[in-house]
Amino acid sequence: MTLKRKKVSVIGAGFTGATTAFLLAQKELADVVLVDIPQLENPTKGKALDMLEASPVQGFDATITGTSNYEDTANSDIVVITAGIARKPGMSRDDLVTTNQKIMKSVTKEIVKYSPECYIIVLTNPVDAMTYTVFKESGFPKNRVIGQSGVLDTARFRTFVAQELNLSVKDVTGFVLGGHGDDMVPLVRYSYAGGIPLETLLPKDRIDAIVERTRKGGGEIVNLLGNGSAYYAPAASIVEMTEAILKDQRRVLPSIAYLEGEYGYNGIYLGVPTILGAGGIEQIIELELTEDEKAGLDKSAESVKSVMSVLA
Ligand SMILES: NC(=O)C1=CN([C@@H]2O[C@H](COP(=O)(O)OP(=O)(O)OC[C@H]3O[C@@H](n4cnc5c(N)ncnc54)[C@H](O)[C@@H]3O)[C@@H](O)[C@H]2O)C=CC1
Ligand SMILES: O=C([O-])CC(=O)C(=O)O
Repeated sequence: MTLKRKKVSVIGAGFTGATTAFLLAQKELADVVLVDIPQLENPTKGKALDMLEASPVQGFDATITGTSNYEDTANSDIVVITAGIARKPGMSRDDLVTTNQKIMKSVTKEIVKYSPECYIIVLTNPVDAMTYTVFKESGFPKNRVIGQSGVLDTARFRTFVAQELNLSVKDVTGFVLGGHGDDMVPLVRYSYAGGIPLETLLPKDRIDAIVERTRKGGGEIVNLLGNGSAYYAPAASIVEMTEAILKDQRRVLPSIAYLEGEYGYNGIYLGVPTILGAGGIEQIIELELTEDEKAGLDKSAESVKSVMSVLA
């Protein structure tokens, strides 16, 4: 019997792509192929080789290949898209739409050509609209085209709650829904520390401050970095989603999913709770929302639709 290792290709070898590749290999989740544009082929090969040379020290068995040739991505189980431009201070994620849509279209063609059966996870911003673009361009079924925002946004929320309560992050859960913008909807009612509802542990003004900081979490890092956006927590979030699919874990994680009637929306990609397993998005979970929560989600969905309206 020959057991074959899984293969994950990461398109875009910048900050998020390289960090994702390294984490995937360190966790021995798959052999990794890191792809960037031909002009950056040598630096991409160099990053991949550098990571590979960490493997004896860290003790992981996984190959990491740098390339600009999509033939090397053939038969990937999962392809992660991080290619494109990132924002700088003073910009919104939506300012990236025109440039990144073109990049999504071109990379998706190559992905589909060489890995027609793969699952695609999109990170590139504005991620809700970019996931929609990849879905349309790929012609893949909706369960195989997934966007990442909610795992990251929820991780930020959990970090801030754990800091505030001086508790382990492991015991703090939460759920951030909606588009990956300042209108995202952290669902406080579904947030717990050690199973205890957050609303009984913190006063409303502290919770409100955490919700606001979560909404602006990406911008906080952009302003601190000065010349790019977050990559450690985004990469960790991609890896959690990838692992759920590769290991058929059926994790309950927020994903950007294509909605056909769920939560009252049709024909858009939006962050919602999902079950992630070997079938990609195996189910969308419809939570009961209060009027206020639904109004928040409606506002967020409107923001996503307005970005989608400029898609070519
Ligand atoms: N959804 C989310 O939660 C998050 C999304 N992002 C987004 O991810 C994207 C990437 O961010 P970073 O890695 O920090 O940017 P980066 O600038 O460090 O890397 C982007 C890479 O994409 C490459 N690229 C550009 N066009 C390409 C093409 N046609 N084919 C292959 N590679 C191509 C560039 O050469 C560059 O190496 C940005 O759009 C950013 O806004 C970043 C963090 C979180
Ligand atoms: O803020 C950005 O531009 C990058 C991103 O999506 C995040 O870190 O949440």
